[in-house]
Amino acid sequence: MSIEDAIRALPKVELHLHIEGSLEPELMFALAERNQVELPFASVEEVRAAYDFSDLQSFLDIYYAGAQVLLEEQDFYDMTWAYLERCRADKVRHTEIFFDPQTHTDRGVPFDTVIRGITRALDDGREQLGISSELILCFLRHLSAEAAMATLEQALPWKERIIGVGLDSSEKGHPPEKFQAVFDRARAEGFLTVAHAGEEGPPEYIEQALDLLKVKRIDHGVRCLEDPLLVRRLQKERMPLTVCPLSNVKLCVFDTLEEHNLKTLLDANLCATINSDDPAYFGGYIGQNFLETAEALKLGLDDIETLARNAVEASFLDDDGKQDLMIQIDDWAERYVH
Ligand SMILES: Nc1ncnc2[nH]cnc12
Ligand SMILES: [Zn+2]
Repeated sequence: MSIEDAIRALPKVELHLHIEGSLEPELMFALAERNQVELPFASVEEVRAAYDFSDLQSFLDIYYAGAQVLLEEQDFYDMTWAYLERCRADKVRHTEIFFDPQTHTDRGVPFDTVIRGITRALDDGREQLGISSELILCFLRHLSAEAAMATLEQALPWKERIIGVGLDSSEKGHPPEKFQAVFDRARAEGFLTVAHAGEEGPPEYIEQALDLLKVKRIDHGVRCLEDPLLVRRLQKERMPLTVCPLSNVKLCVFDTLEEHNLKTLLDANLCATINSDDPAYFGGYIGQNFLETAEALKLGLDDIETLARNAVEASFLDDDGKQDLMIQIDDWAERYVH
């Protein structure tokens, strides 16, 4: 049995997925037509050709443009359902999904429209596909802290459906400290916290996310290796890193997948996980991220098992949910590893 077979069969948990980043060009065009929205591209091929990014910002510009086709509750449903079908194909058992309400509310789409569409699909995914899920609201860090606070207020009636808040968009120049008060309030309201840090930004942003935002996970975090003291802290605290290898190469954080530091993170005993980030834009869902990374970094089955167990440990599942998944991984390991 090959490592490819083992990866395909692996029960997976995804912890870093922007639902707007799962919008495939085909669905983008279908929604543009349905909603009479004009896209700056003539065809699906032209869209794909534009996915040639030089850094995070060059991606975000196109990503926000693509999101403009999302107007009605059904649009958010269709996008989320399409992602869940990819999850089924990739044997994702549990997923914790980011959504960016400000990308939509700033265009006049009501917060409730966004979350109703997404949660209805997640409910159907649980019932019809057996995929459990959680929702994490991300604040756009290039916008003001006041705007983030207003978004948090809008989310309060939906508290039971949103497990946590996060921080995404343009990292450099927008340090976590900018959002300390918002995150204080979010935690007081019972939300867990995560933040993108150390993707393009420096290790100090990871420290700020830990110290000021009290995050439970660091999204990306790959630049932590530049600071040995920080690495020791992340090891000691078993702080999860939701790493996104294909994303990092597409956004030029690493020149090639062979140069990615995921294997170094694993060998340092850090709680690293593999995720897809924005799979419609970066060339692959979680399964493809595992397959390509395993090949490029010559990961062994022991590494794959560690990555799978790290993701369960890092998830926001309760103890029973975690135990259930660990048993599924035990069964997988018995067949493919031991
Ligand atoms: N990789 C990423 N980094 C920051 N913000 C994002 N929004 C969507 N994907 C992102
Ligand atoms: Zn991300």
